[in-house]
Amino acid sequence: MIEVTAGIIQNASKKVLITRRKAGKHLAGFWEFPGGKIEADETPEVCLAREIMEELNIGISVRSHFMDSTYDYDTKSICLKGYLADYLEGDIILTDHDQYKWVAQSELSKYEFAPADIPIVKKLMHDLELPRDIKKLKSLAKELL
Ligand SMILES: Nc1nc2c([nH]c(=O)n2[C@H]2C[C@H](O)[C@@H](COP(=O)(O)OP(=O)(O)OP(=O)(O)O)O2)c(=O)[nH]1
Ligand SMILES: [Mg+2]
Repeated sequence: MIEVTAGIIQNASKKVLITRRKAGKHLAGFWEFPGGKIEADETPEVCLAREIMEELNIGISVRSHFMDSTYDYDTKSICLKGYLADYLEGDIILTDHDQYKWVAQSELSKYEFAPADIPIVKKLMHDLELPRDIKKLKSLAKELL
């Protein structure tokens, strides 16, 4: 099982950074949360900050673990470790990707993500709906009282 970190990186306006894997790479053309393989003796947090600087030239601050998603591809199994992070500094320079986008969390489902990312995208969209559900419950409770 290959352990891979993936950053759900948010900017000041709460948009999330997604990147498209370039031609020649495994899963070329699919969108992903940028990151990469964890090296020996490296924590996921250190790995993610290193990968994001190497691949995108930007500084981030890793906030917290979001969720893991395991997936068996034909040639390998990966454990994708999703972490929430904040964008800090730098202009994006692409090396492993041919496109990047800052998107609202509610728009994530419009993009074709790598299969291992789908559960993470689903959870992000679901979490977004929670506050609305709570509002609905509150107004229902008021009606009943
Ligand atoms: N970084 C990243 N990789 C993902 C995601 N979803 C997904 O299936 N993968 C797969 C693609 C690769 O087969 C595997 C490793 O990711 P990677 O290619 O970014 O690894 P890396 O940066 O260390 O790159 P390399 O040295 O292998 O070229 O994980 C994702 O959201 N982010
Ligand atoms: Mg990578």
